Formats: sequence, structure tokens, C-alpha cells
Amino acid sequence: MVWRASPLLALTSAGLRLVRAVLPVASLWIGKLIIDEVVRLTDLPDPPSTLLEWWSGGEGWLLVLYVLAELGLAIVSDLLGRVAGLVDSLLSERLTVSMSLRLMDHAATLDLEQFEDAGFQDRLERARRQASGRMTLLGQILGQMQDGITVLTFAAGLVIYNPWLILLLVVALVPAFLGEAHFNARSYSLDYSRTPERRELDYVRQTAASVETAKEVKIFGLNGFLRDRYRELSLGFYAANRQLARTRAAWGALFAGLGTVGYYLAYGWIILATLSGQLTIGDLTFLAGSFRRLRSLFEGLLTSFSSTAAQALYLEDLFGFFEASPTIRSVPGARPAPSPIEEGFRFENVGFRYPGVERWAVRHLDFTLHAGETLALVGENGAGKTTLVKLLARLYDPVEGRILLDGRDLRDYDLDALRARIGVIFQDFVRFNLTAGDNIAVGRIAARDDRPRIEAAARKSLADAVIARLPAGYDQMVGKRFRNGVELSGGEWQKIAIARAYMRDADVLILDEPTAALDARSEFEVFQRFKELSAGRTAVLISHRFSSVRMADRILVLDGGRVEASGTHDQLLAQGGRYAELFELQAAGYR
Ligand SMILES: Nc1ncnc2c1ncn2[C@@H]1O[C@H](COP(=O)(O)OP(=O)(O)OP(=O)(O)O)[C@@H](O)[C@H]1O
Repeated sequence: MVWRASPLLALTSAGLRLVRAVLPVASLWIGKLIIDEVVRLTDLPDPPSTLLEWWSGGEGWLLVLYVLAELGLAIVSDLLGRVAGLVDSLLSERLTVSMSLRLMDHAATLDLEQFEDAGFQDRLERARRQASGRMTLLGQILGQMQDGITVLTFAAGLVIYNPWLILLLVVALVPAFLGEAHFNARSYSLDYSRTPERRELDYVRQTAASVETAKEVKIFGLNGFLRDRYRELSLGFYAANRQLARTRAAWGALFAGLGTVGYYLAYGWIILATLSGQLTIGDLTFLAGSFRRLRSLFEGLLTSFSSTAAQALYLEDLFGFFEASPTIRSVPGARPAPSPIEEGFRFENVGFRYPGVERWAVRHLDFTLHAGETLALVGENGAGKTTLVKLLARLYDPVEGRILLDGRDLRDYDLDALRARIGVIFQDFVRFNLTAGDNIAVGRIAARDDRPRIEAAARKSLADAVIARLPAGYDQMVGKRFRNGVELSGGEWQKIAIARAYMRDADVLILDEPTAALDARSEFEVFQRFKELSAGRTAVLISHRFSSVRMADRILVLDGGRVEASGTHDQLLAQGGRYAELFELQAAGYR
């Protein structure tokens, strides 16, 4: 993924790190040479007394060379450090962008069913946090690789003097290393098992303070309730984390103590060896310096290893998410969707129940939606109207039976081509915090720059009058989330949403109750136009208002997920069943 984000930056970063990794040992080595040279010079039997004598005597040039070399190294090291920092931050930004894009692309391929599953939402939540919150991971891994190489160079230096020294160091530090790995795994599994609670925690916090919920939180005085819930959940978190943190701190202290003892044992040996003349003073400084650096490098590696390992574990979630595959997709060699539709949709004994739910949402659906007809779906809440529409648009596949379009199973058609033929506006349509024009253009986003088309769609859905009142017209940001956004009324939003259906210019138009907030006149006009504009097209409308429903060519009465009756308004009234009963109820209410 790093490579894919930017090959050039990735290569540069690796190269820089390699060079920087060997600089510390080089500089320490030069330091040793300087000290040995100083000792040699001070031990001269008849040392020159002035700087000039030193120079002209030809004794000091080697020392000057060493010092200049160390100065040069210091400058190069500083410069490289800055360039590496720059390259890493650029690379990590590129990586975040490319991961987020991949996440969005992949999410778009998944099934609606997957999104509605709580377990999947947990995973998505974890994956999303990886994509945005793991910017530092890359820098850490690269830094560790660099430190690892530095450790090797120092270790090589030590081995040359005495191989046992390195063994001592390893024995002292390995327990700490293993300890860290163990506690990382534990903290990850704790975190993992608590994802649902954390999602709830985020949800509660969001609910307590967001523009969408502020109104009801105030009116119903929910703040105290939400605070208590938040506190209760977060206390659970705190207790579990505290327990783990305590154990981790205790073991960490023990392991660190072991490391310190190992370090001083080695230090003692170096001092003794110098006193006995086995090592020079320069060797002493080099070895002591190497040891000090090695120890702090190891400690740094341990700390960063702990967070890198934790992050790497979390990365599994991200890759796990990328592995999730949709079940609703085009079969290989799928057919293009028919246009125009010749016969229509035929539901053959279609049954569907939502995953994890015993009850059938719809069952034994047997009917035809003829090409060019306007069909109304009526039925009480939960009767299965929306589910039927979702099946038609292949947001779900039937669990039983099949749906045919022009005699072929919906599953035989190319999914994108099929959906492109269908325009659905759901009752819970999305109020995009975009401009008014873009809110309509989402119906056919490819035509986003086609202003005349957007305006025509707005006229058809009566949204033009709404937009005319906005300060910046079609370019007005709507919704309250962003600066300068103008909030619309429920009915105004609906008119804009309905314009999306016209923008789409699909063969099948479906309005799933998006008119509930329209005033009586607007709804009448909207449906009147819908009827006119859908002439020659296949249309489905769902509404609880019989004044609208009666305009349809045919009405399907759903009850408990089954088709109870079908016919024209007059036929159904004459039959005197549930339709007549519901119609009478509503009509009586108006008298
Ligand atoms: N995503 C879902 N997961 C589980 N069950 C669902 C889901 N959506 C709907 N249901 C259930 O399926 C049944 C049919 O719901 P559907 O939304 O199709 O009804 P509807 O006729 O459109 O109702 P309304 O008039 O209230 O919009 C209901 O009992 C509902 O509880």
C-alpha cells in the first residue's frame, strides 16, 4: 500500500533512512579517534606550547581532520533528518488519502444488508479509524527499520571488542521485548471486544451534541440521561483499561530493572578492561557511548514496537474489511439491462426476510408490474412496501422465489446498468449538505454540470420555487452543517429530493412516500405531474394519502407482507375490503 501511494517517496524515504542509520556509529567512532589522538598528543615527551607550533610542527593536522569530519557528519545528519521528516510526512499523507479512497471504493461495492448488520458496522468503524488515525504508523515502522540498522552497526562494533557484551545486552532486554508483545496482544483483544460499546459511546456523545439531535435533546431534556449513559459506558472502559495498565506497568518496571542491571554489568567490564590496559581511553568512550546508545535505542524500539505492534494488529481490521465481499453483484457475462423495458417486472412467489430476523418481511408475492403502468402500493405500517421496492431495485435479493425483468431473472443483468434504469426516492432520502443544485444533481451525478437539466428537474418537482427563494439560488449550500448553509423545511427538502428522480430520467420511477411532508396542494400537484411525466414509463408510488393513490393505473394492497388485493381505485372500493375500509377512514376524517 505504501508503494502504491507513491513509489518515488517510498524509495527516497527508505534510502534516506539507510544512510541515516549508519551515521551515529560513524560519529561515535570518529569521537573515539579524536580522544585517542588527543591522548597521544598530550603524552608527547616535548609537546609544542603554542597553537602555531602545533600546526607548523605537523603534529595537529590529523586531529583537525577528525574534528572537521565530525562536524561534517553532524551537519549532514541534521540535514538528512529534516529531509527525511519532510518525505515521511508527505508519504504518510499520500498513504492516508490512498487508504481512505480505497475504503470508500470498497464500501461502495458492499451490500446494503452488510451495512445494516451491527457486526459489520463494528468492523467498518474499526477500519475507518485505521484509515484516518494511523498516519503515524508508517513513520514509526520506517523509524524502527532505521533504528534496527543502527543497532546492528553498534552491535557489530561491540562484537569486535567482545561478543559476550552483546549477549549480555540481549539477555537483559529480551524479556522486556516479549512482555511488550504480550501486553499489546491483550490490549488489542480488550479493545476488539469492546468495539460495540465504543460505537455506542461515540453514538451517545454524538447524540448529546449535534445539530441533528439538538432540538429533541432540548425539548425532552435528555442531556442528563445521555450523560449518565455516557458515564456508565466510559466507566466500564476505564475499569478494564486500568486493570491492564497496572499489570503492564508492574511487569514493565521489572523488565526495565533487568535491562539496567545488564547495562551496568557491561559498563563495569569496560572500565576494568580499560584500567588493565586492554582498552584505550578512546575505546572506553566508544564502548560506553555505544552501550548507552544501544540501550536507549533498544528502549525506544521497545516503546515504538509496542505502539507499532498494536497498530499493526489494528491494521488487520482494515484488511479484514477489504476482504469482505458483496453477495449482490453482477454475474460474469451479465446482460445489459433492457431499455426500453418491454414487458415489465414479474414477482414469482417472492419472499424475503431480513438477516437475523425470523419473520418474513414479505412472502408469496406474485404480481406483475407492467411496463408503462403506474402502480400504487398501499398498506399499513410495516406491510412490506419499502421492502418490495428494495427488492425491485436489487438492494436485496429474494430469499425465496425470483423477480423477472422482461422474462429474465434480475440477477442475470448487470447490476450498475440495472440500477441506472431505476430511480427511487425513499421516504428517508438523504439530505445532502451540498448546494441545492448538487442536491438535485445526485440523481444523475454525471450530469452535474448540466444546469438546464437540473433546472428542468426542479421545475417538474416544484423545487424551482423553493430554490428561487434561496439567497444564492442553485449554488446555495443547504443544510446546517457547514457555514452559510440554509436549512429548508421538510416539504422543501422533499421537493428537492423528488427532483432527483426527474434528473435521473430512468425507465422506472419509484417514489416511496417522499411526499409525506408536502402540503395538500403540493402533494396533489407533485403527483399530478408525476403521473403526466411518467406517461410511457413504469412508475411505482407509495403513499398513505388516497387522493394521490387513486391516480394510479392499478393499486396493490399489501398486508403482512402479502398482496391482499389489487385493482383500480373504483374496483377496490367496490370490493369493499381493507382498501375500502382505509379509504373510508381517511375520507371520514376530512368530512
Ligand atoms: N433493515 C431492516 N432490518 C430488519 N427488519 C426490517 C428492516 N427494514 C424493515 N424491516 C421489517 O420489515 C417489515 C416491512 O417493513 P417495510 O419497511 O417494508 O414496511 P412499509 O410497508 O414500507 O412500512 P411503512 O408504511 O411504515 O413505511 C417490518 O416489519 C419491518 O420491521
